[in-house]
Amino acid sequence: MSDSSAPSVDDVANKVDEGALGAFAGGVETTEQFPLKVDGLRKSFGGITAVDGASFEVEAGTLTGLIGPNGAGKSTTFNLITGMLKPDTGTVTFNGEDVTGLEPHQIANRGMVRTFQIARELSEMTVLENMMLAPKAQIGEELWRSVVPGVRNEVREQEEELLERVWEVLDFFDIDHIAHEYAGNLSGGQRKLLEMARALLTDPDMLLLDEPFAGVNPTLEKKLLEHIHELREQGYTFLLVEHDMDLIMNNCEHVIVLHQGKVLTEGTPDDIRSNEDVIEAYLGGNV
Ligand SMILES: Nc1ncnc2c1ncn2[C@@H]1O[C@H](COP(=O)(O)OP(=O)(O)OP(=O)(O)O)[C@@H](O)[C@H]1O
Repeated sequence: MSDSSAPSVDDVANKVDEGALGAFAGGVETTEQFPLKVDGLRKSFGGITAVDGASFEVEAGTLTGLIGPNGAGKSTTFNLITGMLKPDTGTVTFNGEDVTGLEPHQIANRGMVRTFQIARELSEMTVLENMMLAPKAQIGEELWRSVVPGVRNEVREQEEELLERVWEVLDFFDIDHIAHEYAGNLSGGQRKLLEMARALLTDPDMLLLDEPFAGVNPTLEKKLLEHIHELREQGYTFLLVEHDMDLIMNNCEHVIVLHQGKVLTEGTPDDIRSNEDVIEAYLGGNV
């Protein structure tokens, strides 16, 4: 007897196609001027309020920086936006849809992904293997488990397409020559490129980068920045947390400053540089 709730061959093929295998560099489909809207986000851990009513919007096709002194709530905000943590109150809207409280893979499946450090177990796999696993990790296992024997051929076809796309992305990031290297043997900078390549493979509209330049040598940093700018020009939207202030000021067109879990101010790098409240927040926050 057939189960009417089971996904059909077409459902599976379409889902795989939408979620994991969209055309690389085929343009970004965002129609919203501000694809990410964060409204009144609040999160406490015991007696500590890490995020205290933060509200901001990120404009499509921009490289927006999220800065703030140590403990300002940047990482917690990232975790709330990407579903790693659930907010106590407040909402996260992505491309016009309320995504508050969704699981990370559900959010990734809607086009907003963050980079992840390569986990220890993945260090024992090659760059190529890491890439082949990326969509599965980002969009969720259930999609792949839902594949029934009747659609095996289509899955094989999809995997071939995925492999083709993997090589395209590896080539874009200039890491195709190390495809068969173990991820654990890569330099800090090469790992960062791989992390971004993995995120890009899911064909997102928006990427959230947490300290993408930490431990990266100046040559690779320059390369990584060039890739980010190139993708931004293609229409991708970036939200970036980075401690290196010069890097933020020289590369982001918009900067949001968090302080004590709230948005202290936002504006162009020039606005932020000359803002007295920002200077005071940083001096008081021992950065
Ligand atoms: N899981 C947790 N349990 C308890 N307190 C936490 C937790 N996560 C964050 N905090 C606290 O919340 C506050 C904000 O932390 P968060 O890491 O979000 O700030 P940050 O701006 O990313 O800081 P940094 O620049 O130092 O990385 C800090 O006081 C931190 O100690």
